[in-house]
Amino acid sequence: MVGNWKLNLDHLQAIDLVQKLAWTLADAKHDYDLTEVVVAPSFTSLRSVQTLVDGDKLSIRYASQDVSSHSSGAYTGEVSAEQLAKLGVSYAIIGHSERRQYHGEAEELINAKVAAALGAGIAPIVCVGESLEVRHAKGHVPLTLGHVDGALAGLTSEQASQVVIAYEPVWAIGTGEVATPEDAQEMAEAIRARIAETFDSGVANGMRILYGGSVKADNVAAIMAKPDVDGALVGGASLVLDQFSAIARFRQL
Ligand SMILES: O=C[C@H](O)COP(=O)(O)O
Repeated sequence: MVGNWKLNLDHLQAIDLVQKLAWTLADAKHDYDLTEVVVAPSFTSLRSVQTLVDGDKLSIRYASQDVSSHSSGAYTGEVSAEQLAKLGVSYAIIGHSERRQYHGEAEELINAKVAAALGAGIAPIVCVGESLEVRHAKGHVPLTLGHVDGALAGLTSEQASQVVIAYEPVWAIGTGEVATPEDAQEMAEAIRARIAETFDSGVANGMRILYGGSVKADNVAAIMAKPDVDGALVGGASLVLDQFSAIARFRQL
């Protein structure tokens, strides 16, 4: 279960939320081996979150919301995978629809970011999914699979087995519109089949495929009941302690 905080919370608010999340999950005797819990704060909060997680030996993991495709050099404003790995970052969200929409990110760059993350030992969480227009035109399957092909181009099976894919239909992000569990299953199944075709069934079966788009405590269990959906990438609800801790404990809901 990944909480993408997007552009919210300063570093003090970030450590407050992680601390409270850890306490709440400890009270509930959360089994982190069964359900991994990841938060993705702003870059400015990662060092503070690292200090808290290390100091208190928390099992919560943390992700960056983006990563540079470059390792070092004259790239003002960029943050490299190596710098993130030094901060104990486990995952990097790559190719989120908001980066595609507002920063013009497309397949070639996304593919380079995936390679950069893997090179530093960070697991990419690759976001794929269609707009409402594409969904209405029934082009969602080829478009989403095109995102998958583009992001994973040139990877070995071993590298691909480190990747997490998040299916996020753009029309369901922050809108309150949730794709039905059947919509999520349809795409997760299609993504897994494409991975089996491109790599092999071992990679496909082991791959974690998340659904994202208006996931809340009251709809997470139905989505997670689908066989090909392994987790959720949660935006708005991940900023609300009661919501995200309940989502992490979806098995008990
Ligand atoms: O990364 C998270 C997604 O964009 C979903 O956001 P949301 O849960 O606010 O719809």
